[in-house]
Amino acid sequence: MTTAHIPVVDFGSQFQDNKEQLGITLVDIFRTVGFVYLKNHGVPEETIQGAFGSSQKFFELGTDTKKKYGRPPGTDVNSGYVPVGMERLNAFLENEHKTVEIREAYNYLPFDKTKLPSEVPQFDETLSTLFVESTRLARDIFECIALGLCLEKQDIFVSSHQLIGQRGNPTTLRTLSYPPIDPSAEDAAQLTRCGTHSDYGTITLLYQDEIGGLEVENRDDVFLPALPMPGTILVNVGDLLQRWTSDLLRSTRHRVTCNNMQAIKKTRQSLAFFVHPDDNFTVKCLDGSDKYPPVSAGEYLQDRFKLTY
Ligand SMILES: O=C(O)CCC(=O)C(=O)O
Ligand SMILES: [Fe+2]
Repeated sequence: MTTAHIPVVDFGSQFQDNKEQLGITLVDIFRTVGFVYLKNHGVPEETIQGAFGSSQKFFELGTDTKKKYGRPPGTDVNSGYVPVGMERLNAFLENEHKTVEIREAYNYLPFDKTKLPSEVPQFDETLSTLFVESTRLARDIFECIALGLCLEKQDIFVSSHQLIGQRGNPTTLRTLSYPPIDPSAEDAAQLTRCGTHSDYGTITLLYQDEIGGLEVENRDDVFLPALPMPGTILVNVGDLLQRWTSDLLRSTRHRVTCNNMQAIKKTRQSLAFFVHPDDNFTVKCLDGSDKYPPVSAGEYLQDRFKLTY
């Protein structure tokens, strides 16, 4: 198994020394592959492990306890616990319509203090620390991409994501847990961990544990493993950034499979930081074309959520 189809980029040293070249490299990768591993990203390992640790404590609580902190179905409020079977990322793919996604999640938005699990006292602090670090990295990535795209308005990405972490911006740190699956169970063939999809927002930062199972589609429509690589963060382009760049940058499809019989017997955890522009920002094609009509970032996301939940 190889992960060679997804390049690894040393973020830290280049961000200091040659931001422009780093931007050109990232844009080139986002145009072709859509995914990149970043090393020397500056997010402390203990911050990442802290968030994984308190997430694990949360997911180990009983279902009834977790449901006290549930994401209310059918509302605009995205924060809270999402039990197994509540969402379908692959709802519209013909050949996947019979699969069930065995995944639970907690959507963390730092300004909503109403659904914090009191059973895990360190939950808020550990997730909030990772949220802040991820925000810093996302802004640095945006600065580079704007340079790499030679945009006239160099601050457009940073200034359109000003409210990350506050009301008015839906950027979410989503902690995910994939419960073990018994490969010999009668319904095992109908189960998956995460159906084929692309992400909705501008970019996603993904922290994975060591279990594996993530697959990313290449240019020949073949899904290849995106193995966990210690010390790196996987970053990918979402649908809204693809639309904003008139399809120059690629929002690549991905999934988490049950193909590895050993891996699915174990719980898998990941942390996905889904970055979105401020709700009231209007996304217009950056090349001045009318390939896609202008859309309010907030309305765009609400429309996507309606299809998922
Ligand atoms: O768990 C993972 O590794 C990926 C999850 C994912 O792609 C998503 O939630 O959008
Ligand atoms: Fe995803």
